Amino acid sequence: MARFSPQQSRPVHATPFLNHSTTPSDANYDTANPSYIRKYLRTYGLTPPRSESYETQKTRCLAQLALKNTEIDKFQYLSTLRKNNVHLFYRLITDHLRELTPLIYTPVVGEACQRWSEIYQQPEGMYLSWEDRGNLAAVIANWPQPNVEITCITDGSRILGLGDLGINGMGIPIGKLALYTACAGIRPEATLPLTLDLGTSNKTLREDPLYMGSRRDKISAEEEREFLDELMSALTERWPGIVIQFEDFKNPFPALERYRDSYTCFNDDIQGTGAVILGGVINAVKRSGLPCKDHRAVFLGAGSAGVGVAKQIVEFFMREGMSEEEARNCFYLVDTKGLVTADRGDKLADHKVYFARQDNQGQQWKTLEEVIDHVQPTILMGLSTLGGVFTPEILRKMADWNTAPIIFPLSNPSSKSECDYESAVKNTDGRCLFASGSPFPTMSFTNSAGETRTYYPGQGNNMYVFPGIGLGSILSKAVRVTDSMIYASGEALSAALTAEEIERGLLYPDITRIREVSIVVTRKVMRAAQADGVDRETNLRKMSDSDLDNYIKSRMYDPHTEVRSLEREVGHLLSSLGNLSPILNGSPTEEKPNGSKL
Ligand SMILES: NC(=O)C1=CN([C@@H]2O[C@H](COP(=O)(O)OP(=O)(O)OC[C@H]3O[C@@H](n4cnc5c(N)ncnc54)[C@H](O)[C@@H]3O)[C@@H](O)[C@H]2O)C=CC1
Ligand SMILES: CC(=O)C(=O)O
Ligand SMILES: [Mg+2]
Repeated sequence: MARFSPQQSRPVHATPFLNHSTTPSDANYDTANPSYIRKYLRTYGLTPPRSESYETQKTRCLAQLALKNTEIDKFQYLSTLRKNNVHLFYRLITDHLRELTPLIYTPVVGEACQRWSEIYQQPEGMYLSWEDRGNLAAVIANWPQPNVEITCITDGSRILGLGDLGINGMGIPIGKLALYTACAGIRPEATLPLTLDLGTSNKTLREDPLYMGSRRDKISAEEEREFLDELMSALTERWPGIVIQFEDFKNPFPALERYRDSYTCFNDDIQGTGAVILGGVINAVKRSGLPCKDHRAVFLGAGSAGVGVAKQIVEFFMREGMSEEEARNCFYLVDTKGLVTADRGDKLADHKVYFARQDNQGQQWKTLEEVIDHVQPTILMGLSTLGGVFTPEILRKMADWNTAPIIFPLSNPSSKSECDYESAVKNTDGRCLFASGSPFPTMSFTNSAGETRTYYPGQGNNMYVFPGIGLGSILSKAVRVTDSMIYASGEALSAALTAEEIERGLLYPDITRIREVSIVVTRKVMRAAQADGVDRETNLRKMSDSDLDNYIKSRMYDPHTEVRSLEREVGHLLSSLGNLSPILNGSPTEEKPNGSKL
């Protein structure tokens, strides 16, 4: 197979070891680089003369972003920024997580995926086709970054709640990995977005002249297994310690079962979602005032996320003293055919069998309304892809039955959310304990007692845990991702709330604190790996928690210190060569971080 290197089409970097870019981003052209760095990199003269402070760069970027009229324009702007100046991109994202995360992740990434083949501009990840089978290792060898630590793989067959988008799903691995970097400091060049082109069941896409994937129907489950077997082995052959995250597969259970004991892998939709909702539910149950045994949970959606979440909460209830049978009996899962029961008459998919009700005495409940009237739940979860299905009437019933109803419409993007925050607050008189998959704005509301206050929605999105699961697995060099590591991530998240956040009624930490929360999640994941004996970095076992936190922090990429560390790196190199003077002859137009001249 011909070897193709995307780098060949770009200016050659003077010093490959200083190439901190994620393919194919050009950090070497950062306008913050002082002139001696530019001279060293031989980029001097290729960017405008002034060496800028971050404040200046940020002002320009935010002004340019404000000029964009649509969310897709903003998404495109940020993608281009990441390509042109990866460190600046991450400086902006980490400083403006609340405002910018929705533009690079849910909800805007949903529209970007729907229109991927229309808005495509540049390579940002790897595409592997069914036709490449037998040669996957050779194609993977083309990835220009030598030290990949983590990959996020999708086959695009269930992108958020938007259905099968084929290779247009690439926005998801790119967006998720951007959050690994922004939220947990995994170096950008150590991430590999990977999209499998295994056909699509989406006829409209197959007939779209702009669609950039194969125009074949989806391959069979058996063919997919054959392909994934080769892929897993090719990935680990090139990068033996790689952490592999599966994302947005239509039926991800078989792959998880097949690979979980032999590779360092996890499924974000089953396990990451399970853990993040566990974190929110632990806090919501505490806040509800009811013991676990008195909760009844109706789940609309019995797919990967629904079952993944329900299983984590069963585990929580058991750790709180219930038997497995008692815990499982608190759950009522609903799919397209109604309440999942053992005698419903259809063949249940394997992953639903565990939750199939046996106590229905032949009776079946076909609709969500029927099920909730029957169960009168304390907890209502939406993982169904059905926007708006938690109607005002259903929400009012939840408020009638409960002092503090737990209502989590978790489907993404926002258009698929089972209800919005405003509706949940208004129809429960402000009493709901709420989290949604995509962000909603805070709101002011006056309840029936005449009290006006600000209400803060929670964002129950796996973005709160997958960065820490990934970083914890990388740093502990875990051979597997165990159930305890997953549970630990959710439990750590629940404990990460500050007193002030609890006071504000939050179920999840403020998103602006996500990097510090990721350190704690990472530590707990590493401790669980150590307890399970799956860590290969065994010298970390001896460290105290605070030393381990410091170690984790020291290993996290910080885009704000990148230019400084580059300066140090080049400074050391040049002083050891003894030829600093000609190169350190800086330009007179340099600007220090505070704006003063150098
Ligand atoms: N908040 C978060 O962090 C996450 C949210 N999700 C969201 O959860 C949703 C579901 O994801 P998966 O479980 O992976 O998908 P899935 O396709 O495995 O499951 C969807 C489930 O919804 C049910 N469903 C669909 N239409 C229905 C209808 N008309 N009536 C009743 N049930 C219906 C299906 O029967 C199935 O059980 C997606 O929108 C996804 O974006 C998924 C992962 C993480
Ligand atoms: C957040 C996520 O993983 C999903 O909606 O699929
Ligand atoms: Mg997902």
